[in-house]
Amino acid sequence: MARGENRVLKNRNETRRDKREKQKLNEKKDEEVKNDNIVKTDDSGVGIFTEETNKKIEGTLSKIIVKVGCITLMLYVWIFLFTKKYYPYRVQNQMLIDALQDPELIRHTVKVSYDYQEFYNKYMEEHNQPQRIHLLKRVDKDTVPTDEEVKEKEKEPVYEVDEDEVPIAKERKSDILPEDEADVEVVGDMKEEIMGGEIYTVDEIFEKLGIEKISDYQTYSEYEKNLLKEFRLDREMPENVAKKADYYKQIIERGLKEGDERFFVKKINDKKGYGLFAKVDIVANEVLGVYTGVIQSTDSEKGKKFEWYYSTIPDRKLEKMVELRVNGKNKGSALRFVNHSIFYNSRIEYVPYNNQWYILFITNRYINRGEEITVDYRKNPKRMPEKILDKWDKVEEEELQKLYDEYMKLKAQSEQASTKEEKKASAKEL
Ligand SMILES: C[S@@+](CC[C@H](N)C(=O)[O-])C[C@H]1O[C@@H](n2cnc3c(N)ncnc32)[C@H](O)[C@@H]1O
Repeated sequence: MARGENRVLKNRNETRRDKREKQKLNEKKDEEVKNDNIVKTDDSGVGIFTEETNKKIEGTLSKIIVKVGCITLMLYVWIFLFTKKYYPYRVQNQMLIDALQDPELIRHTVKVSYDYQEFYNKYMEEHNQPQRIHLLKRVDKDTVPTDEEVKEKEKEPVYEVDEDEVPIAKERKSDILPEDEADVEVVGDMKEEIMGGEIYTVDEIFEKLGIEKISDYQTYSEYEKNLLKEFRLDREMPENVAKKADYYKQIIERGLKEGDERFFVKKINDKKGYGLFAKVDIVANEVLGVYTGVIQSTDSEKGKKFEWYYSTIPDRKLEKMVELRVNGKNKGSALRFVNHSIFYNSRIEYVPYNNQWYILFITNRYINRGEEITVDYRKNPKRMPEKILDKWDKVEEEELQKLYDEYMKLKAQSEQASTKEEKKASAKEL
């Protein structure tokens, strides 16, 4: 028994010792933790943190800084894009809308068209040609409204125009009221009425021929891209070109952004191929669009069919000047269908914008719906060899001569018929 009691006492003593040791160990650990986490005081009495706490705080601080940095950067990019890219479009579009409402500009446009009509008809008369332009049937240059009248008109709803109002070209589909729609969608009627033959909308013909519609120039390869990068247009720009750039800037942007419903494409004949025609009446000095395509350095002997001269720029690698052209054959705009004519009604202007040349097609006179849009390829000497142009002009002159002969024949027939009837009538009277 005594032996058993002793063992129990010994065990109890052991567990007590264990407990005390454990307690001591715990107290020691607590002390260590306190030392780590609680502010220590240095000699000067100023509170400092331990290294570990400092690290934790630094970590959270850098996270906050990174987040704030990212947000500021995103905000900056957004503000930059908005102010530099999107906002100017809005302002420029508004400027254009204002310009179209500007009575001075309208008066000028009407006058130019009217003068051109007089000049053209007189020229045709002098050369015994049957063609006449009957522009602006509803407008007389002397009856263009005065500023006061225009101001009065502005108070009225914009689309309630009467017959005598100055014709402002309706360019964007969104601007056309449903009741005017029938008047604008004329392709169907024209098929029988005026033109005959194959007629397509620009989208249809692009799909049929597998042409990609592009609203901006594309460079053919990295090589050309790099050439262009080095070349700054504004270094070379004379004052008059700079003024032109300023004037057309807004129109370039509008032209590139909006879908254009002013044209249709028609097959003329196998030799000439397709041509671009006006689907609506278009006023004089109106921008028809930009000749877009792929910019490439070209072998000047080949492939000029769909190319317009772009620029001649120095190539440091080749140590010579290289000629660049815009090729609209497989990628381009509706203007790739514009043919050459001696009686051209539009012109081409090279306008610098965004360090690129924009080849703008602009009307020279009022163009009636159904008329083919043509330019003078001769005005751009690098466009086509003179020999080919001479041949085309000869064909056109012959066609005109045929038309003129037919016209004279018909005229003679009707005159004969009327003299016969007159004779009959006078015989009856007798
Ligand atoms: C820019 S494309 C005009 C669209 C072209 N007619 C078509 O079918 O796609 C220029 C080419 O049209 C033809 N072309 C343009 N004007 C012409 C004319 N007056 N007489 C004959 N062919 C002409 C020539 O083949 C020329 O290379």
